[in-house]
Amino acid sequence: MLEKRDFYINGQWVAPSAPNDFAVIDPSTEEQCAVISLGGQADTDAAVAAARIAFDSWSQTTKDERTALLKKLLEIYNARAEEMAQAMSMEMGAPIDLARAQQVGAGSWHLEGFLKAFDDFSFERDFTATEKTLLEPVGVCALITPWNWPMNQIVLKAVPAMATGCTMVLKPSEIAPLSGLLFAEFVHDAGVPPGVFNLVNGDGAGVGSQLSAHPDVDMVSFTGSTRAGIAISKAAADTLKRVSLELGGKGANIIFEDAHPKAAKQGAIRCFRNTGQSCNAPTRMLVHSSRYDEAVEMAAETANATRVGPASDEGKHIGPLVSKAQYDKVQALIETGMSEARLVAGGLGRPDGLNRGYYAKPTVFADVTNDMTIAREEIFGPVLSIIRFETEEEAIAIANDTPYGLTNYVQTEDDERRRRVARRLRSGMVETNGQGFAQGSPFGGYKQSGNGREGGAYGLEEFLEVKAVSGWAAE
Ligand SMILES: NC(=O)c1ccc[n+]([C@@H]2O[C@H](COP(=O)([O-])OP(=O)(O)OC[C@H]3O[C@@H](n4cnc5c(N)ncnc54)[C@H](O)[C@@H]3O)[C@@H](O)[C@H]2O)c1
Repeated sequence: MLEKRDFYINGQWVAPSAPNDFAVIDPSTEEQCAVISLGGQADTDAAVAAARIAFDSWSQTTKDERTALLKKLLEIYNARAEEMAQAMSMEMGAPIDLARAQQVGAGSWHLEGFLKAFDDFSFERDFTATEKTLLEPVGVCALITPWNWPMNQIVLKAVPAMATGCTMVLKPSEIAPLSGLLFAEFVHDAGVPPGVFNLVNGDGAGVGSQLSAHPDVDMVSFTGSTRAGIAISKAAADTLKRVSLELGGKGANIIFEDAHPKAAKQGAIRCFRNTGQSCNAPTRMLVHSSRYDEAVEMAAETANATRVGPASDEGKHIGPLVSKAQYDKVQALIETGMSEARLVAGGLGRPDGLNRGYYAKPTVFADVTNDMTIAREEIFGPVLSIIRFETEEEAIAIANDTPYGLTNYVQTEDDERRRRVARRLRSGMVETNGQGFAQGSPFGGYKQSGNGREGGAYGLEEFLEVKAVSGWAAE
């Protein structure tokens, strides 16, 4: 079992101020795989103080100096990719091939994307012939991240914070903390100066709340549930710190009559990816009545053909849910779904042959209406809800009838309709016809899916203040 009790503060691994062990559970086996510590106020204060002291000099470093360190970080990240894949696979149950290609891959993809955007980024812009606009680092940032795409989230925050000259305290999810600890080693080995990057493990009620309310923290960048996003915003209000939020979602995938023949299959696969534990999962499949029966059948077949198994197995199966709490929540929502809608695949309990580990059955509900609990709540498991529609207007109305607004999906061969519908969907992202987003594309939500944008140039701007200076040049 791994012993990872120390925190990374001011360039050193330090013991917590008071012992407070926390077990990390491997969701594939339900066995403890590591022990970490949950920090307290003294640890939070020490990390924030280190970041505050380091800010003076780090914020004055040049773009070239910071670029060189980030390139070094990318080199180390790539060289130690396998260790990172193993850590994430064990802590949150991503099957090892998915962990290598997508969980680790997302980190390097975003790091490269930031380096490209940073190359073109100007921190001093001419406003008029005599007036300059300066973009300056916001200060000490608290980075609070979830367990579902651990490295994706950490890179999307720590890298732009470093690039823009901010200093930071990262609090990774206590449920999946091993990848964050490894990332801290990479940052250290890249030669990032002491105090620029600090890591304190802890839970939401402890270190999470302490960082959110801390008078010496200038900004909180948070990814996680809408519930925690609201709590953080309230805790941050007394000090009026900037709060950037990436929260939950309940994405609609609109399949029109002229969609690709395999659109329902692709949609179901996408919903089940990462065991449904993605904020941008297309969990509501809206299908035109002319394709409805075929889509229900195809989605059910896809669910039945989706293999579920341990994260350490190679292959394209899906892994367990991350924790007992998540398993219980998903089971309860499947039970609710069975009382509301028509179950066409999956259902309660573990898949056959698996009696230990937090495995859920890939599940499909048909005849769902948008007022049902399973259409409104973010389930965060491999559960798909299929809703019938007749007209384009109706599809748009259903898609937008949710408190969330992260990613929606449109499937149609009609170019005009694709653009028209994309414009009317109230979400930060609209993916059409399975076309993936480009590197550095802005990631973020409308409504209760948050207010931040991550990745590329938009992601750099999140960490900057804007200063207007008159008389920069003589008239
Ligand atoms: N929009 C996005 O970019 C995005 C990406 C990934 C995950 N998510 C969302 O994350 C959620 C799943 O992650 P989770 O279960 O880890 O979420 P969570 O909100 O429970 O926890 C996320 C992080 O916040 C911390 N936290 C919890 N309560 C807190 C509080 N009151 N104050 C400060 N910190 C607190 C946790 O310790 C953890 O580090 C889902 O709702 C998912 O949609 C969103």
